[in-house]
Amino acid sequence: MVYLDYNATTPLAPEVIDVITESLREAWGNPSSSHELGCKAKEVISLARTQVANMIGANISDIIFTSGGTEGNNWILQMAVKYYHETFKIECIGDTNNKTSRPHFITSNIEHDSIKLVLDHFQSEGIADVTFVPVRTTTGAVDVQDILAAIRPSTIMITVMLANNETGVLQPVSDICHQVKSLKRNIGETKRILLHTDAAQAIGKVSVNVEDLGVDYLTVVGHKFYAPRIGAIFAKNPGQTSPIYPLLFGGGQERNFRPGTENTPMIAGLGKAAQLVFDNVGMYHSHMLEIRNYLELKLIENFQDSVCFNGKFQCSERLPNTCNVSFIGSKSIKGHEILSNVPSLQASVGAACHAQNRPSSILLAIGVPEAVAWSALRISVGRETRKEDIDSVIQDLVVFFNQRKSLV
Ligand SMILES: O=C(O)CC[SeH]
Repeated sequence: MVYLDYNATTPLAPEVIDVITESLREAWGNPSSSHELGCKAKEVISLARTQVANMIGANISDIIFTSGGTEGNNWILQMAVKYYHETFKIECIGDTNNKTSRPHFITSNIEHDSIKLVLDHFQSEGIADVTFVPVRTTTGAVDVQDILAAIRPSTIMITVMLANNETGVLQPVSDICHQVKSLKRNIGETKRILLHTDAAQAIGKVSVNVEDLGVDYLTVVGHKFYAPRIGAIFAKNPGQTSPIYPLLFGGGQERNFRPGTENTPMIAGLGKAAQLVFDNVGMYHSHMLEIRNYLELKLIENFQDSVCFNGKFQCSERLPNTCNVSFIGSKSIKGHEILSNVPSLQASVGAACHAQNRPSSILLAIGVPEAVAWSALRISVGRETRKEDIDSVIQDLVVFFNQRKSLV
């Protein structure tokens, strides 16, 4: 069996397991307790916060631990709604349907569901207006000018993922942020447009630096970079530069921003994984790029024009580990049928959290024809993937398709 679904989730790095185990044994005290065991737990958390901050070029105080990406994304979007109502009072005299009484969000049409469905909910509940800017089918990415053109007087947040989980295409988040920050806002318009990116798929594969990006918020998702299933948000100078409003209320942990007795061992694991990324992301990038490119070379060598790659654009950058490929040579073969018949290939047809028996909405969004999207596989390699693994999978795919040909 060859695991090639690292965009869905990654195993814990051995060093991460060791740190978690040690923390379970030695740092089980309540971090809020003032005795030795509590202090030990607090130290572990403090180190992890530093490691996560260093990984993304943030200040230690900008990092707030969460349960994962979904919580982080939901929280950040909710904060923008609250910030709007706290700071942008519109006199809607008598007209309760006045659009400017609601905040406006701008995002792409290829976001993860923990962004998309929250904004859908805001829209259907009348909480906010949303513009889903379609990505360009020539790049697989949103165009900065299209994002800027969608800005309204009531725009309160722009959120665009840093890299797409199915195509791997990197999005122009830095350009968006720097251009938005240079805009002059007028009277009757929101004074500030908050900027967020979901960095789930990018961290650990490419270099991620919050200052280079220019974001106010960023979502960190541990289980995409060999950490446990826990996460964090970056909020720039929370409560001062970036608004921060708690979603939860309780015992005061995380400076009251995100209360709840801390999950010390998982936080320790997140920190260690962040340290590994900080130390090695260049090496990880090079290795995954070599293996992914080898995979695509072997697919072409063995299947020629019976395969086509989705999300591979001359003018767009892709994550180094992601390959989205459609098998167009065989009549009406579906991606999930390939996976069912080639059990050695542990990959997916798209996001793990999406149904696997339908064409990917992401591929359709970037202009892939439905028939081609039906036969797509999302293959994502990892730090340990070797060329021998690729050779083994290619061989199994060749056997499957040869057998299928003989049956037709
Ligand atoms: O499989 C993916 O792309 C994300 C699942 Se959270």
